[in-house]
Amino acid sequence: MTREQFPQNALSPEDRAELVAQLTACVAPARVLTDDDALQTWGRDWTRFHDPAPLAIVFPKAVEQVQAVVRFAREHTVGLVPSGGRTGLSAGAVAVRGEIVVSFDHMNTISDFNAVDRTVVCGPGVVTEQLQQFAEDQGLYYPVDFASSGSSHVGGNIATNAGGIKVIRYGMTRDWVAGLKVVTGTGELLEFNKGLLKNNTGYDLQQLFIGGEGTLGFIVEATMRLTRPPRDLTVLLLGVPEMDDVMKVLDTFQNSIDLTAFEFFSEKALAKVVEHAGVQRPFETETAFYAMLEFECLNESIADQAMQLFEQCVENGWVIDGVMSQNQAQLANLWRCREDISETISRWTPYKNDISVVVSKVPAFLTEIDTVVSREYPDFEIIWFGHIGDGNLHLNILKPETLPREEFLSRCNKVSRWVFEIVQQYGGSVSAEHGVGLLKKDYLTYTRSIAEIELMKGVKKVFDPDGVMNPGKIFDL
Ligand SMILES: O=C(O)CC[C@@H](O)C(=O)O
Ligand SMILES: [Zn+2]
Repeated sequence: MTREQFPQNALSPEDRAELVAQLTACVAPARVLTDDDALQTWGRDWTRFHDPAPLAIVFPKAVEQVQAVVRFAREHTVGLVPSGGRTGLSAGAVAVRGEIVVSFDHMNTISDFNAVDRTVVCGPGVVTEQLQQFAEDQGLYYPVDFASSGSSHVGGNIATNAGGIKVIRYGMTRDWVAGLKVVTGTGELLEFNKGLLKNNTGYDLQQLFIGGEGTLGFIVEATMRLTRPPRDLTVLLLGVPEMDDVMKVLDTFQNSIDLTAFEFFSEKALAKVVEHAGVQRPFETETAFYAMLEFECLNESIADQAMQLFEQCVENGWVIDGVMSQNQAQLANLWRCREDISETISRWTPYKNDISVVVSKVPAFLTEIDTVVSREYPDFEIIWFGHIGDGNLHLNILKPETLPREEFLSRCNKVSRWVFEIVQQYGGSVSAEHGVGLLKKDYLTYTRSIAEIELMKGVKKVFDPDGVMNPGKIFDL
């Protein structure tokens, strides 16, 4: 038995009860739950390939309580799993072996807005939409956005460096973090960067915690940047018969107009949201793929330019139909075609790949991967969509209803190796924005070298010498 294995689920019921009683006393007055419903709810994220088995769920309200939980975990050799909005897709917030789940649901206040610096301080449990709304109320904008922004937490977004649909213009969550307070695996509270725009004073430790998946420490406060809101956002949705041509459309528009989004999805993806989410088909013509662009339509001349570019794409045979939003309601409806895909297909327990390459390599990369998956999964439905303007593709394989979960998973895992060999050849990433968690850790070497992984393990030991912080995520020690 190694320290990393944290065998709390092997304890006798009496010993578990005793441990929970000690935990409750230690974190008081924070709430502690151990009923089965709570363990199942807070013990997992949106992934469905692991059975949650946490010891207990703790709801700290203050930094000192988070520190108390960490000290308790060290003393009793229990793992800790951080839990935000639980919308993760790589099992980064799943507790599978008797860990204590630390839920940030009660640390959700927004404070200290500074209009000059355009910064605001958030508890880790602030919901993304709450921050977006706060920014809007101040006449500003928080630009990191995705379908799960109504549930996901700022702390989780930072811990996974969440991306979403506006990365092409605004970057990832990392770009919006001005300062962080974290509790490390020793229980120490560290404060990074303090909102500074310029701070060249050695290693930028804050960056290690952004995308660190809670393996070095837990985020207990974040200072977030805001910006000016975009004006007159307009969406153009285009029917593109050939995948290769999607990138030609991107080139054509990007050279003339600053885009706030460039997304794509397949007809199979659209058909699902039309049938199951009640989304209206954008136009009659069905094409194998759709490109979705968004831009600020600040004046008539930008609108005219967009129309000219659209016609140019039609003349070149890349696009055969399209629609441009004329108002906010149409904009929102068109976005649903893209944003509703992930939730709609979740009923088929999809096996997810979230892969990326540099934008110039997307067409060749996509063709190679599609050849492999079409050959290997003749009996499975394959759904393509994603942030193609960032080189980030979401490849979802849907589980046939009657196929047992384990069998489906093992077939997908086998094919994943071939997919990831292609990712490696192209110098791509096996997880562009969803993180590694439990789901992708066996594939880390396709993107990160052995030397890098060893260095990451070394960094983990510095901040979390006993390995209590989100054990078994990203890599095993
Ligand atoms: O479900 C997926 O594979 C992707 C989810 C999310 O990253 C999206 O882009 O909609
Ligand atoms: Zn995505």
